[in-house]
Amino acid sequence: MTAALPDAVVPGPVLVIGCGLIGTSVALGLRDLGVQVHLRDARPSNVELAASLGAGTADPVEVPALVVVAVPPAAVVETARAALAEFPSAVVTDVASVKGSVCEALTDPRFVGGHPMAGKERSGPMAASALLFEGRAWAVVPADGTDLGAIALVEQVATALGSVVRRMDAASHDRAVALVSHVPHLVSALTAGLLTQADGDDLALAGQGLRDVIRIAGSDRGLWVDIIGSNAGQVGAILDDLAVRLDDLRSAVHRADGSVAEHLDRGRAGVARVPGKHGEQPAALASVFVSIDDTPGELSRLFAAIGDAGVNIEDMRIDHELGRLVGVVEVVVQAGVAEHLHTALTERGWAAFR
Ligand SMILES: NC(=O)C1=CN([C@@H]2O[C@H](COP(=O)(O)OP(=O)(O)OC[C@H]3O[C@@H](n4cnc5c(N)ncnc54)[C@H](O)[C@@H]3O)[C@@H](O)[C@H]2O)C=CC1
Ligand SMILES: O=C(O)C(=O)Cc1ccc(O)cc1
Repeated sequence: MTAALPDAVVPGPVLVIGCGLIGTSVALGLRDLGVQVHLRDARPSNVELAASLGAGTADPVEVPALVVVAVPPAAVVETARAALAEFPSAVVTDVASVKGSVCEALTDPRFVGGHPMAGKERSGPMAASALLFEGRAWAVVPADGTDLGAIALVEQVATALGSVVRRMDAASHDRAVALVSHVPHLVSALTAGLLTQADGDDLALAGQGLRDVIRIAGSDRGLWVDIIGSNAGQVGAILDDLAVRLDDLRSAVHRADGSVAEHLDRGRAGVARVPGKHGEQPAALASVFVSIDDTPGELSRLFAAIGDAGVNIEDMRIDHELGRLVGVVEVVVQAGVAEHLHTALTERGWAAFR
């Protein structure tokens, strides 16, 4: 039996083509909003998996209001073009990480380029989540001749999925994502690549800082070869700049005269410029660290204690100590309540420290 869905806040039916991480996440989010969703994928097993997760139906759709093309970047133009022809009244949008080549090739007024700035280092429907887009930017990239109703529908869907819409042109988008996504990805991969030379014992010292830097390096190789290849001009220009800075940093380290501080200061200034969720300036946050036994139920006890203390968790990370059944939970909270949380947890018997 299918659970009753709430009244839809966006018109359907919606056809999602490409039931991987992003397509299935869009589908799950739309289903939660009561939208009728149909699924299609070159791999029937991915449609089956997505449907079994509750993302929609594999049944064919006759007249979709919207088609969301969520296939790898290299397949977007062909897939969107075919969808525009097959469904002559539908708005068609995509989610590809690079927009220049896509928007140049697809000049139909019913096509609106899109790119949710949310994802994971895992691919496929099993990694999908209805909440993936919550609080994330969603770039909407119309062209001069794009139908205004089509733009409004795509922005309505992105907003309904919890995203904050950023309307921009394709060139600005590709320049921006080269800086905030594509080059950081390559730097993460380079850093992670260094670890292949490491002695196993050295890696036993790895902590959360390393994991933060290398997480995205675990992403799908094929997808990223595609993304970097599609945005090679913008990515290459930033790498040229980075190469000069790396050379300068290298000299500073060899001189050991303290001038490495200039690079560290510039890094701190860059961190401070990144907005928080919903595009606000970053709130002043602080961490409280709590040592926990790595046993079932321990985390939920900790969350309950934080709730009892009346504190909202902004973010959290768990750092397991290798070879020991304990872990350290970093609880990130508004700076103004960190001391209160520290005291409250200590009073309740937790090993908390700042
Ligand atoms: N992975 C991420 O974190 C993000 C990815 N994107 C973009 O989303 C799109 C999809 O990426 P993911 O969901 O991560 O990939 P994925 O590998 O999880 O899913 C892609 C799906 O498309 C299917 N597919 C491939 N070629 C097809 C074709 N010609 N027709 C129909 N289905 C086809 C595959 O079978 C697979 O199910 C890409 O364009 C990517 O640039 C956007 C934001 C974040
Ligand atoms: O995993 C993460 O944190 C990401 O930032 C994922 C991501 C990958 C590709 C995109 O085009 C947008 C976002």
